[in-house]
Amino acid sequence: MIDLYISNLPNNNNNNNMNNIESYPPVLRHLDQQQPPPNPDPDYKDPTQEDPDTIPIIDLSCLDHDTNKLEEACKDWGLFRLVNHGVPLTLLNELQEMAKELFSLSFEVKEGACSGCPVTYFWGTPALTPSGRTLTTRSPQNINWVEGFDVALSQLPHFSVPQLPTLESIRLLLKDYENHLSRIATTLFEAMANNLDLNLKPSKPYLAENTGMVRVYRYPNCSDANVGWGMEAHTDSSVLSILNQDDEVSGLQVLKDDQWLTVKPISNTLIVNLGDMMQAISDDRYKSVTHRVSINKHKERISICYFVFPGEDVVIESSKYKPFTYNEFRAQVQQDIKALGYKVGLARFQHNEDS
Ligand SMILES: O=C(O)CCC(=O)C(=O)O
Ligand SMILES: [Fe+2]
Repeated sequence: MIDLYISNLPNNNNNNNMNNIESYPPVLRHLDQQQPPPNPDPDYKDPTQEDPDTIPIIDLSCLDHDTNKLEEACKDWGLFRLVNHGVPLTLLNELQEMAKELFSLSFEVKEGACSGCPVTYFWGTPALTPSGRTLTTRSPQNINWVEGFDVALSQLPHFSVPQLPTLESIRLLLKDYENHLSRIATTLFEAMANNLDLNLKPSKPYLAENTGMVRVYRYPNCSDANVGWGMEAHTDSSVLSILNQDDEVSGLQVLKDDQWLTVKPISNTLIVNLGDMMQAISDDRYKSVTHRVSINKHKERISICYFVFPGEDVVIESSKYKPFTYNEFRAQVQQDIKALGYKVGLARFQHNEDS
């Protein structure tokens, strides 16, 4: 068998090359990445661009008129494409560009830069251990083919990273981004709560803006189908997740009526996912959508995902689930992933669950 997983390779590429092998975490290094990209054509078009796009589209600027559309998207899909969201296109693009620059730094620089600051660098699996430390015990076949940075947005004003100017630039962009994304999340959540006739008390922040976090991902390209997934099939634990995905490279797939559909990259649109907390808050009327990320053969993919959660100790009450807090949910997810290797999720809190 060919040993596909290599480390300590000489650096044949310059630092501007996105395929710079030294920028990858050793567990994600693959012989492929030493080769010139197989498709250097600047006019390369992602094949999924030809597919029809069936994902529901919600216009944030006329949400009041579109309540039925929003309701259907939340019930039938648990995911929609958001247009007229009010985030400047320049900001979306700048974040993508900065993220590319950040990931192209060497693995050691990225790993070292985050020690002692509230940004976490991870690779392989964001769910199990944000630091990626336990990955050596997992075989290459069951790691997620991804690296990323975790940023707790409430911490943005309290740190700076002058030793890594690219991270510092992203930090500044994220301050601006946070304002837009929390505005969008609040507007959407209020419209959903309205549709669901939830009589929310202000003392119960089911969507707590100060819990917002951003994950910036890079999914390396790889032509070897055996490496698995960029991210395995999962549901998000959040109330809402809002994704700014790469304009050119597809990867996100959503499960709809037992079929996997690709969520096409379309410039200036955001993808909104409903997470487990939204499903519980809605008493299962809305759906926490199952999704996954495939690995592109030719090009690596960047995505920037914003997540927002309930206040940690807010009790979520519904007829379908035992009362629980987000803190309890998160602890249970971590425990299941460690013990079983996967997330059980909301089923753990169903009334008929024995534990
Ligand atoms: O990168 C993506 O397209 C999706 C990421 C995702 O599903 C997640 O972070 O939970
Ligand atoms: Fe997700």
